[in-house]
Amino acid sequence: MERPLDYLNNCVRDDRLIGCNNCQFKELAQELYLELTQLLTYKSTLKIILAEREPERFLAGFIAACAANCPVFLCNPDWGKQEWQQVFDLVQPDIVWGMREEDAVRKLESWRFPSSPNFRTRRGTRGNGDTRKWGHFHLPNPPHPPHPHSALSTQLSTQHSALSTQHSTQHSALIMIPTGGSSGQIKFAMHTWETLMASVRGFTEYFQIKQVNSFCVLPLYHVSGLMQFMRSFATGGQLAILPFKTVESGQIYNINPSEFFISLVPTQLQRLLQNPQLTEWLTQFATVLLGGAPAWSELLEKARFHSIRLAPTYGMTETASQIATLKPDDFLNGKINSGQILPHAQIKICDRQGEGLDSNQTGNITIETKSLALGYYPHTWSDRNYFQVDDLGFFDEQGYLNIVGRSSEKIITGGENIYPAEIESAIRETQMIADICVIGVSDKYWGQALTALYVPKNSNTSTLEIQSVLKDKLSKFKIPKHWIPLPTLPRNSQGKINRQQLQQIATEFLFSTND
Ligand SMILES: O=C(O)CCC(=O)c1ccccc1C(=O)O
Repeated sequence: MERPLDYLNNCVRDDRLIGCNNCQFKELAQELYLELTQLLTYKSTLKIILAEREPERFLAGFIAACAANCPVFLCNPDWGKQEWQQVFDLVQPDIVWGMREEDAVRKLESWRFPSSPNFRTRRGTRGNGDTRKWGHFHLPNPPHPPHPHSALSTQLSTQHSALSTQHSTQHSALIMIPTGGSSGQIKFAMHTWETLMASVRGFTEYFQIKQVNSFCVLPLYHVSGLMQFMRSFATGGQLAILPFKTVESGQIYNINPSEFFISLVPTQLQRLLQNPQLTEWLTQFATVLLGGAPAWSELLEKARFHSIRLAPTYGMTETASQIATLKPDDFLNGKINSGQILPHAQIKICDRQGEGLDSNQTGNITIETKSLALGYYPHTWSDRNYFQVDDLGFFDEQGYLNIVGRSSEKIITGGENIYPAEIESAIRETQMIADICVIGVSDKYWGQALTALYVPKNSNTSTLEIQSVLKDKLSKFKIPKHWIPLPTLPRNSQGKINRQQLQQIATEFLFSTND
């Protein structure tokens, strides 16, 4: 039983979504599904933008779209004007779920949606006509007028009884997951129900569990949040959903954390570890998955000190989340790396010529996985057997994956290769900064000059002090030449840093101070 609506119809337990109205979720999913099948009689495909804030509406829309085989684009309701414009231009949706009709119309008109200057919105086909409540609209009008109401309702009721027998064919609905927001350009990795399910199966086999209960504090439109839903939904487990801010304020559900997984990005873990009660709460979880951005050793050591059952992961939107994970027992026993490869994936480490490397030799990471996306919308990759990523890493003798850094972030200074992660980690360990990013700025003498952009912990911390602490830890050429204090560093909601923006800030700063 691997089809979206089957799961929904056959789910006997009504407490699967904690903090959500389960009945409303089911009803809404079926209602939206019927609405889609109805509209599909007028148009062969319907592209759906899903930007719902409420988890049950988001998930209902997601399931309905998958069940009706409609391409669905997961979107962040908080994107700014530039991002929305880019997304509307790329997608040219038929349906938008989650934006209030008036807002969407106002936004689109004011941005002069180029592909459809005269577009109009239309009320949905819900019987009560109350689309604002559901926040959805269709564009443009279907080519034929809708059936008279009586005919429509008979058709709906026949379809309703056939819900679980319909769509016995393989599900190929495209699920578009956004990625790459940190440098401005949004891309959608094209997944299918099958690629996401391959990731779920890899996960359950790796952790040797039948049911996955997840506590989700990450956005559902992001792969890290969506996959928590998929793992729970597909295995009949429970899913608790709460915004991270609510958890941080100490309002948490009364669940038994020892039966749950929770996924966090490093900045979230850092914040929870600043609060003794929440740290204690976190120690009770069966597994705390950590991913989304590189973690630093000080943070990992702090988590280990508090006996948090951490599982650092390696994966990306394109692979439908983690493909390598360090198990909590290994983590607590002192290992710091990305662990073993999940059974649905394989990783090869190659040199620049593409030759495979032995253990302990660092090279480029190539991924082969059943959970690989088909491409970036609207293009498919010609060869899905290999996915070359920007990361460099090696396997140790035990076959555990170690990520060294990003190939494109490599800095060459005075002929030496440096990866920012190592320097950033050493600077964090001084405990004199609140945040740090190291980049290379072009320099006549060094080729690239190592530059630290940092948020001071105290206003009286001097960079000389930091540098003198670093002298005992790093070789001279690894100590940044330039130090630029900033009030905050540009990070996205996943904690990923916008290096491009920092590059610009650094260039302007160094130029203006004539350093
Ligand atoms: O960086 C990405 O895009 C994927 C990150 C991700 O999925 C994730 C993020 C935090 C915790 C767990 C996971 C995971 O792989 O399940």
